[in-house]
Amino acid sequence: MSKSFSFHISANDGRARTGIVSTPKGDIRTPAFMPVGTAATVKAMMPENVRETGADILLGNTYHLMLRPGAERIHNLGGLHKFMNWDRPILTDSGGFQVMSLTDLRKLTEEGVKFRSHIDGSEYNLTPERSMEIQRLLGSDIVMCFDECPALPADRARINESMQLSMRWAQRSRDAFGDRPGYALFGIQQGGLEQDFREESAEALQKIGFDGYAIGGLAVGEGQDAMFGVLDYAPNQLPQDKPRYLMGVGKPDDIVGAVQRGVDMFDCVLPSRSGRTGQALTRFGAVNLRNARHKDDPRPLDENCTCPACSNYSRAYLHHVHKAGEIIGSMLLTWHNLHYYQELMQGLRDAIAAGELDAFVAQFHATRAQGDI
Ligand SMILES: CNc1nc2c(CCc3ccc(C(F)(F)F)cc3)c3[nH]c(N)nc(=O)c3cc2[nH]1
Ligand SMILES: [Zn+2]
Repeated sequence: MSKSFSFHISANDGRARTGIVSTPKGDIRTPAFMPVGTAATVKAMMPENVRETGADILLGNTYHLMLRPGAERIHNLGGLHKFMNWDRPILTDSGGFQVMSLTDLRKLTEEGVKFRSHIDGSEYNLTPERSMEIQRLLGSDIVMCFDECPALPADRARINESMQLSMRWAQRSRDAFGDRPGYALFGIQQGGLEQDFREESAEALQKIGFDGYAIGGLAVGEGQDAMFGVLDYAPNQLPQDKPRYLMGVGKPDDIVGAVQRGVDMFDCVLPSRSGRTGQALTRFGAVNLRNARHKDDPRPLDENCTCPACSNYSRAYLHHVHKAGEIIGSMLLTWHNLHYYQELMQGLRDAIAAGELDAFVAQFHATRAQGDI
C-alpha cells in the first residue's frame, strides 16, 4: 500500500496492459473487475466473501447513498468503508448517470440536475460541486467527475452539446475536488459513437488533468459491434500512463474484447443481478439454473470451479432453491458469478504478463463455443 495514488504497468501485449493501481487503501490489480455495491452492499454477499472471490475494489453509488441513508449520515458514522465493513479501495460514481436512468421527474440545466427521489419524492439538486462533496463525505478513494451520459441513439448535435456540457462539468468537478493527496479524481470521456467528439473530449480532459480516465457514454444499448468500434480508437485517445475505466462493461466477452483494446478497469451489475435471477456465468457461457433440465442433475455447475456453489452443491440443488425462491440461491450464484469474473480477470492478467493474450482469447471463445454440457 502507498500513501499516494499511482499506476504502474508491468507488461504489455499488443494494446493490452497489466499492472497495479496503488492507493492508500490497497492495490488494484489490472485489468480489474469492480463488483457493484450500489447501496453499500454487494447484494447477497458479505464483504469478506466478496474479497474471497478476488475483488480488490468495490463500487458505491452517490445517487443511492445520498437519498438513503444520506451522505452526511454515513460521514458521521465514520464513512462508507467503516459503514459497509470494506477496508479496501472504493470507487463511487458521480450520480448523474443514475439520476438520468432512474428518475423521470428531472430537470437538466447548466447548473446540474434537479430531480425527485424515487424513494420518497423529495426534491434534490445534484451539481458537480455537490457530487464532489458527497463523494468526499462517503470517503471514496476514486471519485468520478459529474457528467451527462446521453441516451443513444442521438443525433450529432445532441451528442456534441452533451459532451461540451460534461467537459464544463469536468472542470467544475476538478475545481471542487481540490487537492486531496491519496484520493483520485477520474475524468469521463463522452462523445457517443463520434470519433471527432471523443477526440475533443479526450483533449479537454487532459488539459484539465486527471488521475485516471473513464470511457463513458457506452454500454447504453449501442451493441457490442458499435462499442468495439469506439474502443478501436478511444483508449488510445487517452493518456497511456493512466488507468482507463470502461463504465458499465460488461458481459465476459465484452470485457475480453475491451482488454484487448487497452482498457484496464470494468464494472457491471451482470454477475450479481443475473445471480439473483438464477443465471450462472461460466466458461461455457450462461446457464439458466431455473431450466427444468437441471432438476435431477447431480453434477456441479462447473466441476473445474473452486467456488462454494460448485464445490458443495449440485445443479439439482441450485435449480430447487431458485425455483423455491430461497435466499441461498442468490448467495450461491452471486458468489459463483463474481468468482468466475475474478478468475477471468486473473487469466487475462496472467496471459498479458506472459505475452499470450491471443492464445488465451482463442481458448476463451473455443470453450464457449462448446456450449454447456
Ligand atoms: C451499464 N452501462 C453503463 N453504465 C454506465 C455508468 C454507470 C456505471 C456505474 C457506476 C457505479 C455503480 C454503482 F451502483 F455501483 F454505484 C453502478 C454503475 C456511467 N456512469 C457515468 N458517470 N458516466 C457514464 O457515461 C456511464 C456510462 C455507463 N454505461
Ligand atoms: Zn463456481
